[in-house]
Amino acid sequence: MTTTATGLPPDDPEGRPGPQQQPPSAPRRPETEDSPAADSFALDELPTPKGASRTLLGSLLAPQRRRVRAVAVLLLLQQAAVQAGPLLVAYALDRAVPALRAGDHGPLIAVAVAAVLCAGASGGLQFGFIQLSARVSQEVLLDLRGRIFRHAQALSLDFHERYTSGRLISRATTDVESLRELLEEGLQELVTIILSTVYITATLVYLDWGFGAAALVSAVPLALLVRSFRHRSHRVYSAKSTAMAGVIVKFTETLNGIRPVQAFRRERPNDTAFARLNHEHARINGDTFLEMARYVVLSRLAANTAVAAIVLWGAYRVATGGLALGVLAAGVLYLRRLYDPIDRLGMFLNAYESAAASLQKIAGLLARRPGVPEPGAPATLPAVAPGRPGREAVFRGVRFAYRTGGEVLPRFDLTLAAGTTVAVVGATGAGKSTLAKLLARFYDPTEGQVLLDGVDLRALSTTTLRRGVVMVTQEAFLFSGTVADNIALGRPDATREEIEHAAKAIGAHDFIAALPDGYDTDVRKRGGRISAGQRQLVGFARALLADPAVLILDEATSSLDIPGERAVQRAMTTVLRGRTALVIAHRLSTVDIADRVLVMADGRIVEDGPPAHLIADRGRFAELHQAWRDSVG
Ligand SMILES: Nc1ncnc2c1ncn2[C@@H]1O[C@H](COP(=O)(O)OP(=O)(O)OP(=O)(O)O)[C@@H](O)[C@H]1O
Repeated sequence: MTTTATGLPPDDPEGRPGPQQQPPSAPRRPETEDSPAADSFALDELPTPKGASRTLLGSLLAPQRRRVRAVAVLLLLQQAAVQAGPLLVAYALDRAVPALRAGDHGPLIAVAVAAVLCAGASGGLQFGFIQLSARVSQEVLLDLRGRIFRHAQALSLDFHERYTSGRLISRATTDVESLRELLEEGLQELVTIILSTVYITATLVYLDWGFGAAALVSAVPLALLVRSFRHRSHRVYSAKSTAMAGVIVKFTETLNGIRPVQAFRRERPNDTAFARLNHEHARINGDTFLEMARYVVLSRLAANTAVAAIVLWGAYRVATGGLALGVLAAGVLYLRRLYDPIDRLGMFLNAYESAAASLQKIAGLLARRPGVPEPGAPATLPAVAPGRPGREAVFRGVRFAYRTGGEVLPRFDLTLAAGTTVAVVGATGAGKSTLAKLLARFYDPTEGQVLLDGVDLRALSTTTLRRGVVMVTQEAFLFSGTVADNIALGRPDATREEIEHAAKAIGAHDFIAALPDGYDTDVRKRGGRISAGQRQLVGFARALLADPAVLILDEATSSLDIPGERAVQRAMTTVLRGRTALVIAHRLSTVDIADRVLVMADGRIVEDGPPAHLIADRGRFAELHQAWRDSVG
């Protein structure tokens, strides 16, 4: 059983104006699954504000500014050392060799020493560069993953139900990974390519104006090729990121639901569906290679043609005495180096487009604003008078519609007096959980207010709200860790005595003490397995320890054996005592201990009163009560 402290700020996607800013006369148009925004979830293309990727990257790199500058300087120097090679060859051929012929060894020795120094410097600088750039990229990725995790926790249930955990995992893993590739390998490539191109072109111009100009002209077709490649690969990489997310979504969905999957023999259909997604991913991956191959072939063709033409022209000039042989040799070496990085440029562009597509998806996710935002200036709750149990909760003129459906709760008013236990009953889909979720502020009402002791829930800080209202939901979820950790979730600063005290009050102490390591038993390890009823008791102990003024309880529907049922019943009576409680009741015994019962049908409260009165009135509740009695025998 999960005790969920409320006040976690769920999101409101698409930057929709909050309900509080909407005029009451303009109810929000409910969004259907066919609407464009719903499609954006299905297509994994959340709307991303213009320039959001760049802003995100800027904000990630900003704290690393100094290191980024140092990385740039190291690269600059390293490139200078690398590119000095051909210049030394030209010097050796045109100066050192003639000097040697004349009996002067000096220039040749100088060339040899310079070559050794350049090689050493280049290696050392490369080492420093790799170390520093790896540190920058690790810091950036650490920050980004943390941001994704924190943001995902802050977004609403509504968002998570539509986006799914699979896509979030994909964002935090494969998409972050593609950014890592860009930062660690791609950027080094780019800077090296740019620097070497600048160095080489400048050296060519210095060696011979004609060579320089020819190299510049030959860059035009290459630039056009690069442009077209970028355009095409951007499309392919965006599709690849979506396809990868699709694979992960199917994977997590199946494994999260492994029990129904095996119970209903869904393995085969799942295999088929997974194979289709897997193939789709493989096909798109193939497209990325195809784009790369197309680029490499065309760019090499263009480069080789240019080199051949320039060499022919240079040879003619040497023959006619217009150019020194050493200059031609150095020129050809430089030209080869100029075109060499073209393949590497393709790889960089691949890494860049892959990272850009991923970054855009991450930026789209981070751009979602929490729909249940923290107030700018939080209000405080009035102090509880001594002896007064719980707080009063009021729904004032509340209406509610989920984003993906019609109106679920038509306008209503409801007051839950402090210290009373109110049971909510009704057919499935009547709106009981929705009512509870509004009180827990998982969602804000479309219209109207939910007040706690007269203060709008929207005005309360997360901490205050969490302390004030706690919801214990049906699903029996225990987090990894010990039993004690799981109970202390309701109040992390609780001492071991307080934890045990809560467990004893709930009647959970005996079974916990009987576990292999007692309160220190890891719930995920062998021997730590505990039954459904015991999980509920842990959930109650959690709530009791949190001691909220208002407790919302979604009673588990799963039936327990009679002793288990009694134990849960006793625990519930303990945890409800002395606070305001809203219980979604599925059991007769729960309704019997309630001070008041609300009967819901189609989102409306159709009967409201003490259970005895409702039975006497012979309405819906009386029928339901009779049916329960009959079933209990
Ligand atoms: N996240 C959601 N998005 C859209 N519609 C929803 C969502 N959750 C519930 N609904 C719809 O709201 C209506 C009320 O649902 P709710 O869960 O409040 O009913 P309930 O009375 O608690 O049912 P149950 O007893 O089966 O839990 C239903 O028609 C349901 O389809």
